[in-house]
Amino acid sequence: MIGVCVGIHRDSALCRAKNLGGHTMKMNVENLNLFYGEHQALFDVGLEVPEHKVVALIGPSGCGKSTFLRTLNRMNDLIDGVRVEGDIKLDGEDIYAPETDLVQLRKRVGMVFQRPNPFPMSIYDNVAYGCRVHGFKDKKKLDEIVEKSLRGAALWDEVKDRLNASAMGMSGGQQQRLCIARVMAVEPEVVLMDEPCSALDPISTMKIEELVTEIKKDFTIVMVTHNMQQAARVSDFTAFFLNGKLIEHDKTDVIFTKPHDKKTEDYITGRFG
Ligand SMILES: Nc1ncnc2c1ncn2[C@@H]1O[C@H](COP(=O)(O)OP(=O)(O)OP(=O)(O)O)[C@@H](O)[C@H]1O
Repeated sequence: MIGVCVGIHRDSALCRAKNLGGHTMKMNVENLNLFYGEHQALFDVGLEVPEHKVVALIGPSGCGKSTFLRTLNRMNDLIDGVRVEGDIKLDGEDIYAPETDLVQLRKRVGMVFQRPNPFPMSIYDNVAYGCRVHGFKDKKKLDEIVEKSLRGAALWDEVKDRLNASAMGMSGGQQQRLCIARVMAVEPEVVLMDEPCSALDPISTMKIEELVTEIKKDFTIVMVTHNMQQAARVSDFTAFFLNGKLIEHDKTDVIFTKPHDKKTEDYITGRFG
């Protein structure tokens, strides 16, 4: 459990992860086991997350995708009775080290949930929220951040004339893009997405998929999806989970055209799940 260096320092050259197979690894997970009380939900999972790529997590319901995703910014810590064993590194640093600052970690590794969860406040305040929490007060700078984030989330043109209107009056698809803008505003390095399109119509889904493809130049993305076509369309790498185990992890085209494991093939061809 000992990282390359202590604490979470964003730009430390010493802490940069190794460049493996032509990709710089943003996160490295090794020998990860997770228990909800007596129930083991993840078994010896090892996965590398390359920088500026999209990694899709697929697998049947209950196989541990969301549980795994939540280990990457320690969201499981909020659940009573959870025990985590193993190594998870961000830029080579152990995020489970006792001295890890969780607020700082979750700023660096942001999360977008299944259902859009805007705060009951204005569109502007939703996007500015995280910056204010982190002590940002300069109004002019905040205006710039809000505009940049809304543009980045492909929402600016739709909302620029009603920034002070309540976010609760937006469509579901707009709310989800707002939640993405809210995460982007604090400039995370990794964005975790837990089935971000499952509550959306096909057009909103397409917009989120385009957005994911666009923003990966700035962020590293790990996304849970039940939608196989979506994984094939937006991800560079795909990880297939079954019964809490990572069965296979490879380039997305390999997983979908010539998987190594029969269980992966059975799942992606719809034989189970
Ligand atoms: N808060 C919790 N407390 C206890 N057990 C949990 C909790 N969350 C998940 N589990 C259990 O852990 C296992 C993995 O669940 P998880 O939600 O991670 O799977 P999933 O692949 O994301 O499923 P889905 O696709 O249906 O969302 C399941 O057996 C589930 O019942």
